[in-house]
Amino acid sequence: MTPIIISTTQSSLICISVNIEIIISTTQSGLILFCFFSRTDVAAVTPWLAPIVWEGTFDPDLVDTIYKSMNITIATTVFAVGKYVRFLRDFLETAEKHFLVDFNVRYYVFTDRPDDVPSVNLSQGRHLSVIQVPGSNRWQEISARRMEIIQTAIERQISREADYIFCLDVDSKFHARWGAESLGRLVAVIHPWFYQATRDHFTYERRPASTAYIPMDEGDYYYAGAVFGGLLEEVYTLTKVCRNQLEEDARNSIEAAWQEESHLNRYLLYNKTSKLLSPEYQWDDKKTKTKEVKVIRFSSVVKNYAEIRPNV
Ligand SMILES: CC(=O)N[C@H]1[C@@H](OP(=O)(O)OP(=O)(O)OC[C@H]2O[C@@H](n3ccc(=O)[nH]c3=O)[C@H](O)[C@@H]2O)O[C@H](CO)[C@H](O)[C@@H]1O
Ligand SMILES: [Mn+2]
Repeated sequence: MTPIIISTTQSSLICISVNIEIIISTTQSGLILFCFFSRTDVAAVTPWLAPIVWEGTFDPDLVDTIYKSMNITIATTVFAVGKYVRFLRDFLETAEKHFLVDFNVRYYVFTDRPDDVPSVNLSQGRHLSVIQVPGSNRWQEISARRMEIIQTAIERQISREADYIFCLDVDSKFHARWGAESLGRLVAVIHPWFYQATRDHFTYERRPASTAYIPMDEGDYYYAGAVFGGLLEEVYTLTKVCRNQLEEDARNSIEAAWQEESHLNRYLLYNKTSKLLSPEYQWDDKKTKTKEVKVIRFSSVVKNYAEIRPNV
């Protein structure tokens, strides 16, 4: 919520806003009202003091202004392999309306069907590259190989073209502002189906034979594989480690419960995020909105798995 500044003078600044804590203090020169953005119904910080981004915990204009002055470019990877090309148009068109508007954004579309990539009008400062990747007859492999492909693309191209990166699922749409409040050194999103669950319900990989293994008494949050990001060098290391672990598991004929999502969860257990995005940034259209979620910014569309995936 943006405070409304109703009067400013040299010595006083008065802010009025509804539903925020207002702490009043006096100075020699007059009355100053300080506005604190706060939420008491959700945790807005992790135990290691990383912010958890919820509506009402930041000033959208201020945070955008700070990052705009840095003239940064944000890479955004999205995979559309096989029939998933059908999601690209909505993904890109809604991103143009809501995703890091007025920032330099470079989309990298990875697909086996480059001819089917829709042409979407992009605003100034925004570019799209298509990178051809092989198809597969297993969705698990398409999803998991993203780590390797992103790592390679960062090495070959993206590291020269951007400062930050987000790696997103394509079967999704943007519905509301996703701004610079999402940027940080290492960023992940809390899975919408698990943000109210206790650790024993998290669907981490529980078999010690997998390199994604997390013991029952460890783990902070259950992170969704559909959104992660951060500085290029941080995400490069993340994808490299996850790729190596996926390949080691494959050599040992084991596939983690939720493929790269399991490896992401393991990586983030030992390499803590600097910022966490609330489920506002990864909702699921199958899930009824809960009262904590004041705004849905990005969500997975409902899809027919049997029809859309190469295997079930
Ligand atoms: C509810 C559920 O089941 N969630 C799991 C499922 O998410 P999802 O159902 O979100 O997986 P998904 O089918 O969206 O696949 C992930 C992404 O891989 C790409 N893709 C996938 C298949 C394909 O044929 N073509 C293609 O391009 C595409 O960018 C897609 O968005 O699978 C993921 C795979 O690790 C995670 O484990 C999720 O937790
Ligand atoms: Mn998805």
